[in-house]
Amino acid sequence: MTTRAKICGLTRAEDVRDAVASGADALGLVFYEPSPRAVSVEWGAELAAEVPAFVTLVGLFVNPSDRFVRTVLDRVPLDVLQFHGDESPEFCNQFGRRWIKAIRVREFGQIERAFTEYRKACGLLVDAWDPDRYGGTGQSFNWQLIPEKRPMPLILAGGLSSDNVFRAIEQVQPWAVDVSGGVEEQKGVKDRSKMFNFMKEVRRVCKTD
Ligand SMILES: O=C(O)c1ccccc1N[C@@H]1O[C@H](COP(=O)(O)O)[C@@H](O)[C@H]1O
Repeated sequence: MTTRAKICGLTRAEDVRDAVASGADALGLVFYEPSPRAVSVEWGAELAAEVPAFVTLVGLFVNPSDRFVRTVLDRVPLDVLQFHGDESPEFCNQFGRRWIKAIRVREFGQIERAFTEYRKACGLLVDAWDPDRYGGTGQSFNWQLIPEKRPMPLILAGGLSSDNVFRAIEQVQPWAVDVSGGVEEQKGVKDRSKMFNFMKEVRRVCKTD
């Protein structure tokens, strides 16, 4: 089966173009001020203008106000919202837009519970737990915590790079993978060859299936 891939945390127009050229299915813009990858609403609109047809644009939020999400949606043509904080299902569901819920995994049973709680999501993203940060930590987690039975698409994130994504896909068999830090030369600045190598590895698994 083809595994989709999202490259997240893009902040420069050239990185958006390189991510598209690498074959990424989806691109992520971070609308979360404390992140080194955060973009303003205005800049997000500029970057969105670089995204061609059939590439999904995702907006990442962490505990935003509903007003902020609406402000972004007025200006930036996001296809999917990614909620990476402690948002309730009701909060995520109010924008008339498809959405992904991200959870930070640290114990057995957590993912199963999230499948039930966030059943209206179009995907569940599983990331590493960190006591101080909501995500984008570059850390991976114990993939054994991921159940085989999944009622919705599962997106694997957390510390992925071209070094481990082949193994990750083979072991977890996710619907999609999501990467940020593993394809950067420094925080917020993507590295063209790392993005290409990452996508090459993702496609390599698909060929061996
Ligand atoms: O990228 C960030 O700075 C960020 C901040 C807050 C929440 C999530 C964030 N990024 C997302 O985290 C995962 C894993 O990232 P990494 O590959 O381990 O660096 C991914 O979904 C990012 O989009």
